Parts: sequence; structure tokens; C-alpha cells
Amino acid sequence: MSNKTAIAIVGASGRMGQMLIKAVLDNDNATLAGVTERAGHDWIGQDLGQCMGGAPIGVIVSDDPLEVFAKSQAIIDFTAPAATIAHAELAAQARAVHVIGTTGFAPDDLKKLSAAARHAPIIRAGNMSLGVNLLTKLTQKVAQALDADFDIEIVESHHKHKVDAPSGTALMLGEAAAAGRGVTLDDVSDRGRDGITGERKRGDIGFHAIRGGDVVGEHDVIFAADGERIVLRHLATDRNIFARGAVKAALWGQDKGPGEYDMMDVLGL
Ligand SMILES: NC(=O)C1=CN([C@@H]2O[C@H](COP(=O)(O)OP(=O)(O)OC[C@H]3O[C@@H](n4cnc5c(N)ncnc54)[C@H](O)[C@@H]3O)[C@@H](O)[C@H]2O)C=CC1
Ligand SMILES: O=C(O)C1=N[C@H](C(=O)O)C[C@H](O)C1
Repeated sequence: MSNKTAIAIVGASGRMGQMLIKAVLDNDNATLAGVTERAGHDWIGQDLGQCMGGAPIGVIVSDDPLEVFAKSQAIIDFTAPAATIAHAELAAQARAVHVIGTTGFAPDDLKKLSAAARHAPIIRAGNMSLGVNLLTKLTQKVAQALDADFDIEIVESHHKHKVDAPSGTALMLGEAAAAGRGVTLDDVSDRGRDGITGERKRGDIGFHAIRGGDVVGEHDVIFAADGERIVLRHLATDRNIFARGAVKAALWGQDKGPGEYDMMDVLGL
């Protein structure tokens, strides 16, 4: 039997799906167990290699996650919240590691993921890159060092196709800033001001989303005081940083028990 980890990619035709397939195929410790797309998608039943514009590779795109998960040790999922919730139940049944990059979950969705994580490991992060996870740590440290004389604002930019705001990364950064300050993000979050808003409330954490063109992902955490300003910035220029992180997480999760993990755990940050 191969000692490579068998990884399934769901959402194969997506911007991230295609990057993830390449990242698995490029990794010496991983093998592609199968791929899925949503029912009715025109890739279903076709050879994946040809769908991606190359030669046939003998992997047929499936619309049956149960069949694909049964032969997988890890599932990497960058799809959409409803799909990821359904995948989490199936991955738990298959006792496979579920790596979740999907963003835009509602609080009830997160409860369902927690329930699934009682049966198998779930590794979830709004951003799987090393750079953003480091930035998240720095954000917490800076927020801890400064008092509320420094107003915190988080500004994110993404491509025109992105459907959720604030981005998962912006929320990670906001959570880290709130933790650094010793407050709960829900109590201080101020999202997308518009109209006569009144003066900024001391201690609030503001969120702003820019959408346009092909921007991969940019995040600024601004600490603004009277007379000075600190800006922590991450610029993503290649989606491969997220894909490589996700494959690393799938391999890392192989000897872990059921539970919820994030990229900080994977990276040891
Ligand atoms: N955590 C991270 O590091 C990153 C997270 N993301 C997140 O990943 C998600 C996907 O982003 P993109 O690839 O840009 O979107 P996309 O729209 O290009 O791809 C999503 C794919 O999922 C497929 N899909 C939907 N329902 C499905 C189902 N039931 N079964 C199988 N496939 C299904 C769609 O048909 C589509 O091909 C978003 O939530 C985004 O925010 C994106 C980049 C990095
Ligand atoms: O949708 C995207 O593209 C991205 N989504 C993630 C997020 O919501 O933060 C990560 C990255 O910024 C790209």
C-alpha cells in the first residue's frame, strides 16, 4: 500500500479547486483520491485532466462525495457554506480529515461543523497562507500593546467574484485584535459605515470591503492614533499560497484525533 496520503478535492472547477488539484499532484507525499463538483456541473463524468485543458489523467469528476470520500484520508474543501456543511457530515462518517477554506459561515453553520468535528478532525481557517497567519499573531500582539487611543480599522480588497464580506481573513484579524484587547469582537465590530454615522466609538473595530477586478486578496490592519498610525499589511498575489497551506494541513491532520484545529496549530504559531 502507498504511504502517500489520499486527498480528495471538492469544487474541482473553482478558482481554488484547480489550484488545490495542482498542489496535490505536485506534492510527493500526497495522491489525488478523487474530485467532485456540484450536481449538474458540465465537468461531471469527464476526465479531470481534459477539463483542466491538458491530457487525460484517469480521474473522473464525480457528483457523489460519499463515493469519493470513502477512498480518501483527507478532503480539501474551498466551496460554499451549504456545500461544506454537507461535506462535513460525510467526511465525519468516513473518518477523514476535513480541511475547510470556505468562508462566509453563519453562526449556526459553525455549530454544525463543531458537531462533525466530534467524529474526525476538522482544520478550518479563513486564510491558509503562512503570511496571513503570522500577520494574525502580530495583530494580536500589537493590539495587546496599544490601548484604545489607537483606533483599529481592517480594510480588505478582493476580486469582483467574491460573494462574502467581510472576508474570512478580515474576521480572523478582527478576532485577533479583539483578543489582544481582551474584548469580544461581536461587542465592538463596526461594519461598512454609511450615512450620518456619528463619531467613531472608542474601542470599535471597523471593517471595510473593496471588490474589483482580479485582486487575489489584500488586508490592512490599521492602528490609528492622534499623530501616528501603524499599518500591518498582507498582499496575496498567487492563490498557490492558500493551496499549499491546505495540502500541508491535510498531511498534518493525519495523526490527529477528532476536534477543531486551525492553521495556527498546523504552522505551530
Ligand atoms: N481559506 C483560504 O485560504 C481561502 C478561502 N477561500 C474561500 O474558498 C471559497 C471558494 O473560493 P473560490 O475558489 O474563489 O470560489 P469558486 O466559486 O471559484 O469555486 C467554488 C467551487 O465550488 C463548487 N461547488 C459548489 N457547491 C458544491 C458542491 N455541493 N459540491 C462540489 N462542488 C461545489 C462550485 O461549483 C465552484 O466550482 C470561498 O468561500 C472563498 O472565500 C478562497 C481562497 C483562500
Ligand atoms: O474569496 C477569496 O478569494 C479569498 N477568500 C479568503 C477570505 O475570505 O479571506 C482568503 C483570501 O483572502 C481569498
